[in-house]
Amino acid sequence: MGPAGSGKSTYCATMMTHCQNIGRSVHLFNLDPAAEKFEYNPTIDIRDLITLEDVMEELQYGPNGGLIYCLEFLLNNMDWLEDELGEYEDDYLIIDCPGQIELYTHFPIMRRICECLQRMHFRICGVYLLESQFIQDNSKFFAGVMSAMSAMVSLEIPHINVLSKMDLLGKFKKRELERRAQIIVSYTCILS
Ligand SMILES: Nc1nc2c(ncn2[C@@H]2O[C@H](COP(=O)(O)OP(=O)(O)OP(=O)(O)O)[C@@H](O)[C@H]2O)c(=O)[nH]1
Repeated sequence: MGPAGSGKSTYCATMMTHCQNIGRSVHLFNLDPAAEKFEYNPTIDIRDLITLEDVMEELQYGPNGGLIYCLEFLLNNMDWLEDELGEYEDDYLIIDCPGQIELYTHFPIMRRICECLQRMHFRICGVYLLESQFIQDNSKFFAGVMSAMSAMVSLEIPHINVLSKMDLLGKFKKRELERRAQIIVSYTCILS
């Protein structure tokens, strides 16, 4: 999870490579009906069920309303997902989620998808990506921390925050960020 462009697909691809290197049986599940390309082809893909492009064209929805429609459509067709997941119930799944933050913080959609997966006996862990460059600015730092916490509280699953794009920071900025990261950890611990 994480805002648009925070590095979710890159993180998923890196984790796929890592898991394959250490011999884990792992698959990519694309949950973004608007996704265009992937480094690894997804084994399970919501676009096989519904695409944002079709919804926008046929129902005249905008991109945000269209995305909500697609995920609600998935929730109403969970037997499709159950069939798709059937073969992989003993494997690791990495789920690449859409970047619209309101899906985690405002609407119960992602929570309901998590609950469905839990009913299928999957054990879920949320990974929330925050772009390290964004949180150097005070207001963006608090906005990022709050959105990560909001996702954690609303999904009620084990939650890990990851700062992405650290390679773009210089030495001084990295040190400053470490100090701020401590604050994120403290807030997260207080709330959990
Ligand atoms: N330098 C650097 N660039 C990165 C890193 N992770 C991702 N990027 C770049 O950031 C851009 C966005 O990365 P994505 O992985 O597509 O981000 P995303 O969160 O999946 O984006 P959406 O699907 O649009 O929400 C791409 O150009 C990546 O190459 C990183 O760790 N370092």
